[in-house]
Amino acid sequence: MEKDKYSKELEVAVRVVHLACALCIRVQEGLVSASGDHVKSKDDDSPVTVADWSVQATVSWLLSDIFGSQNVSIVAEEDTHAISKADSEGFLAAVVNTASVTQLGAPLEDIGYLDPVDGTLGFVRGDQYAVALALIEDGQVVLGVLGCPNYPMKREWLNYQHQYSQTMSALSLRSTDVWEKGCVLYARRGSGKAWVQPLICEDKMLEWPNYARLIQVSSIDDPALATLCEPVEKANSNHSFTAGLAHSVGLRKKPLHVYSMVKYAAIARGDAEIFMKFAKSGYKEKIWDHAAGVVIIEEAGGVVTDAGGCPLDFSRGVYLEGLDRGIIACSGVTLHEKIVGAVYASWDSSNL
Ligand SMILES: Nc1ncnc2c1ncn2[C@@H]1O[C@H](COP(=O)(O)OS(=O)(=O)O)[C@@H](OP(=O)(O)O)[C@H]1O
Ligand SMILES: [Mg+2]
Repeated sequence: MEKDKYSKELEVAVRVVHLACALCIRVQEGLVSASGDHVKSKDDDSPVTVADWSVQATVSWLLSDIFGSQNVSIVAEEDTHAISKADSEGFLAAVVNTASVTQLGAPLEDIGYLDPVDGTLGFVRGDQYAVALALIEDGQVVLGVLGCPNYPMKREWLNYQHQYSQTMSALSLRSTDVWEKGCVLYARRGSGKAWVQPLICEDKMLEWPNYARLIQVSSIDDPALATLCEPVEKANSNHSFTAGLAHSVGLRKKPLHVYSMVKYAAIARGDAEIFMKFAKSGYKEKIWDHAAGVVIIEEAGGVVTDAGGCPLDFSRGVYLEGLDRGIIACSGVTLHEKIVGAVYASWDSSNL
């Protein structure tokens, strides 16, 4: 890809994700301290909140405003029709009406894909979640931006599984260090570089590309030293199958259960070495749940494939069509080959 191609788009996307994160932080603080009907259920019974729709609307509106609505198409996760029916008045309706979201069925070239709040379960539980924005050109993810508002630069935070907000408030952290808050990761395909920035603080403007640091995957290739992260919910990924794989390749550490694409961020930042997801047979992975994370890991030096070792196919619509069994992301080829080999060795006896 030519050197500066998409540099303007990347800058805008990063700024927009910073804003979206600021919005999510406000909503999450409200959710954690209050009860009420802020959380609704989607058709598949997974939760959706005002943050999902507001981020979707804000991102779509900002991108159309900057690039012109003819030049930008956004396919976003949430079905705005659902909320129009459910909440025909007030703020939510206003949010929906301002969104210029192209829903499923849009043309597939040069499209921005948005997961406004990935890991909504983590979000409503006061834990990890991500805002994910990716640009796909001719079936290739060319830009990826991942906002991780609860993932500060210190790796230890990943370990406070399920208790992020409780731990934060118990410690009553009032640090002025920007790196103590969350982060935004981003990468452009072919640059060989991936970056992290601290989340902008309340009243500060983002001086592009202030504070950005290069990130790289971990150099650990000994399974005994490697850390695996996987989805929290057993319904989303088969924990006993991944435990068997982990055992057979010689992983020793307890796996980290982390909500959302923060798992991709952890691999790209070098805080963990392996991410695996084996959804139930019949579940079709959606591209916005992976696109941004894949390009960021790859540009940071890692490998992401399906369980057969093939690259994920972003060219066939909103689903990762043809995905072989599951997703495996690793910091390097040595670990990756071992895991893919272990899948081949154990699949037939796994009853999956
Ligand atoms: N049944 C099933 N199997 C596999 N995956 C599913 C399933 N249902 C939903 N999803 C998608 O998984 C996204 C959440 O993935 P996570 O890795 O965050 O899972 S977990 O909450 O940590 O268990 C989640 O993303 P969000 O809806 O953005 O939260 C879904 O797109
Ligand atoms: Mg998602």
